[in-house]
Amino acid sequence: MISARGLNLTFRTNDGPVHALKDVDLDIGPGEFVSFIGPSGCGKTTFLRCVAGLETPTGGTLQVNGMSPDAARRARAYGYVFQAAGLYPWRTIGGNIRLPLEIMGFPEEEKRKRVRDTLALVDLEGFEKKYPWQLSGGMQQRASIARALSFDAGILLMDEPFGALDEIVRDRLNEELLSLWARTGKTMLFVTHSIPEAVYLSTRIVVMSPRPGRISDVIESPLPRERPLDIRDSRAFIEIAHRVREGLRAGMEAA
Ligand SMILES: Nc1ncnc2c1ncn2[C@@H]1O[C@H](COP(=O)(O)OP(=O)(O)OP(=O)(O)O)[C@@H](O)[C@H]1O
Repeated sequence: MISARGLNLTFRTNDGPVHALKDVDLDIGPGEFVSFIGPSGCGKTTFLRCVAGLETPTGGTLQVNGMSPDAARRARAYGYVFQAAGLYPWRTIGGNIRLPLEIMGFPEEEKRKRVRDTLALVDLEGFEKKYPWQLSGGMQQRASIARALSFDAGILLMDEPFGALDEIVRDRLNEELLSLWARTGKTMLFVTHSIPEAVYLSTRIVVMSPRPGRISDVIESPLPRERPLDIRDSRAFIEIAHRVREGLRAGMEAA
């Protein structure tokens, strides 16, 4: 579904070139849940933005659904959840979630149903008519997830969507995201700074090293797809978390 070969991206800045991605090779199959973890500035967001066709790599090749990222973007192959919620302040929460559906021309009844369903999914029933400023930061972020889910793209790109939420809400959303993924079979690319979150959610964890961002380890999760939260106490979980931590440390030392 996503295939990167020798991907490089160097930004030209006034202070000289910034080598954000270096020789990234990665294949992601349909229905995988892949997390990206690494120190700040290692290129996780840049990789997601390349997949989304929002940045142009300076070397290598990248295919999304067998197309160029730009063609995939125009075909609305993905929903994107940013670090900041990015809701339009002049639209209600429901209006924000409706926006992509309006642009894509969904029938009225379908729009209403999808807004209702996605609001329920992120536990924001009853907030449809509120404005973003009337919601907490965490609730705004949940609304932005609902917006990305509403049009049912096959790929969901999530850039630290739960980073700003308190731990209890985050646990709940992690569980809901897994259940959503199990039900829909979407392909998930998920950036996080949290080792437990990466291990809990992923079928595969991509560990990245500091700039220039390279892949330093790719860990296949042996955990079953059905994951109650207390799986985090299991030996298998702790072992994977340990390997991620080691990968992060090795990357830092090599840099
Ligand atoms: N448009 C740009 N112009 C110049 N440099 C950029 C641009 N976008 C990103 N960078 C630089 O590229 C590097 C990678 O940035 P990126 O945001 O991908 O890192 P990240 O791993 O997502 O970081 P974080 O975990 O802090 O979100 C950083 O050094 C950043 O400053």
